Amino acid sequence: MSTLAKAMSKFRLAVVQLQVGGVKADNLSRAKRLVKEAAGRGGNLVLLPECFNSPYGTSFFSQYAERIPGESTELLSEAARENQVYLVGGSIPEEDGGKLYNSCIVFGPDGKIILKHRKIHLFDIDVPGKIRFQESETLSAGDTLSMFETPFCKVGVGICYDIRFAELAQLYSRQGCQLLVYPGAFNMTTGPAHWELLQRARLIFIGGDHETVKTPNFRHGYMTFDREAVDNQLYVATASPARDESSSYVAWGHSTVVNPWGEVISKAGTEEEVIYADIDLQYLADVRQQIPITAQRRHDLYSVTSVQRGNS
Ligand SMILES: O=C(O)CCC(=O)C(=O)O
Repeated sequence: MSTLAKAMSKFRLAVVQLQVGGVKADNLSRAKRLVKEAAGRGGNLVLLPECFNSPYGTSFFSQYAERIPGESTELLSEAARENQVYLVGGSIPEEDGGKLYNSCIVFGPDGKIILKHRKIHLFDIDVPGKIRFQESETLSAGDTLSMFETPFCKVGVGICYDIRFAELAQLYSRQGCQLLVYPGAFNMTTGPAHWELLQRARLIFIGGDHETVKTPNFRHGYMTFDREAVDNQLYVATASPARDESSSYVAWGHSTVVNPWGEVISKAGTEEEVIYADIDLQYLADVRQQIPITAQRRHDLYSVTSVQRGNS
């Protein structure tokens, strides 16, 4: 392995557990300050939480929504450029064509937008006596999977509820992602029950094989993935807002990073803080070699397919 490749096989992920309040300007300036702090402590890739510029709730989305580019993405672009980091900008309510989306924008170290992921699974749940939330009352769902390349590894992006859908992580894995990032905002009911569990579960996806899988893409018909990559175990990171007991939606907090062995390697408490994790791609390769499920898959017995919609 060349020195450069070796150097690239490790990088530092910084997860910002931001205190999000009702004043957008405060959320933005706090986010900018913490991205700087994260970079100053060696973060190469920085992750912000879901809805980092706005309180989380259907009654807030239209009030805080922005077009892209807009105030929040301009600020994130600057923060990425000034600090020379890859910045996964949590998510913001986005307005486009009369519709609202929950969108995550990713910036390169030059400040340019390299990706926009619109949450593809809207958070519509009803747990009697505990929590009812219907994002679809105000938001529309995105229709694309979202991955981006860095000099370190390929990264797959989902937003919060997206983490519950194993198929998404599976497809990311098949496309060669070694890190999955989920800006999120679980709550006081589903947080303790499922937040860490889902994150740890996401890394045991069955990865590359030698078939072709087609997945719906409402904008472009559907995407065809060539499953060349032999990826299984992954690093998975989640970023939550800090807990605020006085807000209408109380976030669980506990932003977390899990390694490919299923161990939690970094975890926040409930307050605002930045947590760090050193991502070691050699370790990831070792785990994949030790438990070689990719090569052991029984293609003769099962395969994963997706429902096809749109044009072929
Ligand atoms: O899946 C959950 O329990 C929480 C999801 C959520 O809060 C969200 O999608 O914003």
